[in-house]
Amino acid sequence: MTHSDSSSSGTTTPQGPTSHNETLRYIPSGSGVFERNQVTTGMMIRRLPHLLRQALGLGWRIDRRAVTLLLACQAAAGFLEAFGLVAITGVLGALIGDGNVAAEDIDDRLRDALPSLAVLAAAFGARAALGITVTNISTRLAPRMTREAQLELLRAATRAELSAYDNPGFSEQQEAANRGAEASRDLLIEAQDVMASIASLVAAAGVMTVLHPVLLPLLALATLPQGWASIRGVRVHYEASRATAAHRVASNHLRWHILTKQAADQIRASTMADYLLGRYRTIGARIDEQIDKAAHSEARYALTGAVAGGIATAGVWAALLGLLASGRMSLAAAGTAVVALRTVSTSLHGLVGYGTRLFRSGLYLDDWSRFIAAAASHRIKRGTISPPSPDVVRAESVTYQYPGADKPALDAVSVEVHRGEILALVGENGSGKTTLSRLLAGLYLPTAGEVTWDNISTLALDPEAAWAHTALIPQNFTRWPMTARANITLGQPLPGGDASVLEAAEHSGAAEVIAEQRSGLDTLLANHEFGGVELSGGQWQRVAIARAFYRPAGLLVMDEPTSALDARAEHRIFAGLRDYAKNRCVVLVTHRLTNVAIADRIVVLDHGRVIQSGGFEELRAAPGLFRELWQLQSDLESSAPKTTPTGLPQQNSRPAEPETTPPS
Ligand SMILES: Nc1ncnc2c1ncn2[C@@H]1O[C@H](COP(=O)(O)OP(=O)(O)OP(=O)(O)O)[C@@H](O)[C@H]1O
Repeated sequence: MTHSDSSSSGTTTPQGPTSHNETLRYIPSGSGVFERNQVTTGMMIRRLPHLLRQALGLGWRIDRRAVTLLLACQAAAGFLEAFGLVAITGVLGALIGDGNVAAEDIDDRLRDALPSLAVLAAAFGARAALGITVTNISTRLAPRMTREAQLELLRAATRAELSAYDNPGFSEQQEAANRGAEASRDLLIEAQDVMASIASLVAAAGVMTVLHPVLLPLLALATLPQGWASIRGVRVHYEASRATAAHRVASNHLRWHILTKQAADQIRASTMADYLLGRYRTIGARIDEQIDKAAHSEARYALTGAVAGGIATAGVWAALLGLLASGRMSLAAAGTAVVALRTVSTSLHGLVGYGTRLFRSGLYLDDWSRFIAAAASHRIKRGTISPPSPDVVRAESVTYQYPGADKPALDAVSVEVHRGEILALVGENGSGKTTLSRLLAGLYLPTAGEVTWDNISTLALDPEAAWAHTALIPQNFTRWPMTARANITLGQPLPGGDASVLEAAEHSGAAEVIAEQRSGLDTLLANHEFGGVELSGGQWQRVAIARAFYRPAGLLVMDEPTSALDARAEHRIFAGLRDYAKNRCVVLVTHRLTNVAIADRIVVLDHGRVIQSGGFEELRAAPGLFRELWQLQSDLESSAPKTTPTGLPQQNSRPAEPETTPPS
């Protein structure tokens, strides 16, 4: 079996034949972690102070006391480190003095060393206690930082205009920001590790300078090769990550499709498993190739660093011995220098390791900050007029072009719907019905022209206040993992209590579904793995319609509201709709033309323009798209038995699954 894409053999599109060999590949918007400038060593070092400030700043917003305590502990730990090293000189001086230690002197020397030993023990004990305190503070603070970052992300996303989601890269940025919010907890822990390394580095370096001024430059020389090698290794790692990022996103995307429950039946029935796994392996092989190259490169840097570092360390030891032999350093001071040397090299190692991790987390946090800024630029900024329930909703010469689209989805469209009326929008796929219904509901703002509620532009309305009068049943309604009650009230219960919830459910046909569930309105409607009850597509649609019936809204927008309903359920909805519309403006989008007979006015859209409008009988009689579509549907229905056993009109049931988006 060969694993080639279906599009690879040169297919024919409506635009003509194409020979593009297209494979699944991710096209980044240029805003992700790996699409930015090349990572350089200087850039990493320069960013370190900024990242420390950023981590502490985030913590500061949550708990100032904890951050102050954290900083105080770090400073004290550094001080105690230095103090301990000085005490080591005291201990060694008392124990070995000039190096001539006679057996009978041992007791005296031990006694002399006791005070310094006590100081040493106290210093290291106190340092350990500080370490425990620091861990305790950061363990408690870190998850709260993640939550705070996530909350800010949710706030920013929910306050952005709906059209923001149509902007290329917005969803991708949101995904990256999510990762960034997760990384904020690492940022604090890594920042505190970096601070601990800096504190002990400064302490040990200070002590070494006091012991002999030449030691510190020598030490710097010894540690530089290792540090250089580590940073180069990290850079290679980043470059590899960058090179494989697009493949990894594509691989995640494909994996999501293979694993999702919605595809499970089709993968089996279409025997696609081998083909899909083959595709997955092919993408994986591209990643492996890059990773192998990077791993060899990293190993070469590590080896060079280790050899150079070894030679340089030997030099430091030789210098130390030279100082000792020439009498320019006491034996006790040399002993302390050895300990300090060890401390410095461990701290430096820690600084490079934690510093690079901090740098990486910082890149992720940048994504978070970038999304917050992007969402803020899309923040809903409209007027403050709080409208009553509308008497008339009008679109006046409305044009709407989606961000990034090359032509408008709607072009100079004018329609209106009055309270007590049902306006039906019909037309072929992609003609602009959903777009227009969203504009009427004030979810989108027109690119040109105006949508008004009682002659006030939706731009001037307070959106929250306007949406309080809006009920929307979208094509892909959300199946909230909540109780049946919350799924109908949407968290905004009316004073009527359960009686009004059940009344709405009765009208939509959801009541009989709920009555069959284990706890009635209290039943959790969620996947089994979350302890809930799973409903069928049509049962869910009844619940979604109940939401709209429950909401005290003056404008109802129904976009293919009955696509998954059985004939009896659909009949019930349309039979009750006229009564429901008595006091509301209703906008109905549907392909089922038998259902639009109920409408007061029908508007036919074609490629974003209104090509016909009028009453049902009028449009059915006039030549045009409506009559053509009507005849096509009638032909289909006339080829089927005319009535169901219940005597209701025969309908084609087209179950609609809600759209779920794979994570990138
Ligand atoms: N998010 C989007 N970004 C860019 N273009 C879009 C977007 N959503 C829809 N469009 C385009 O706008 C046009 C109108 O789409 P719309 O969803 O309003 O059509 P529709 O009449 O409701 O279609 P259907 O009957 O298939 O539901 C289509 O050409 C579509 O490709």
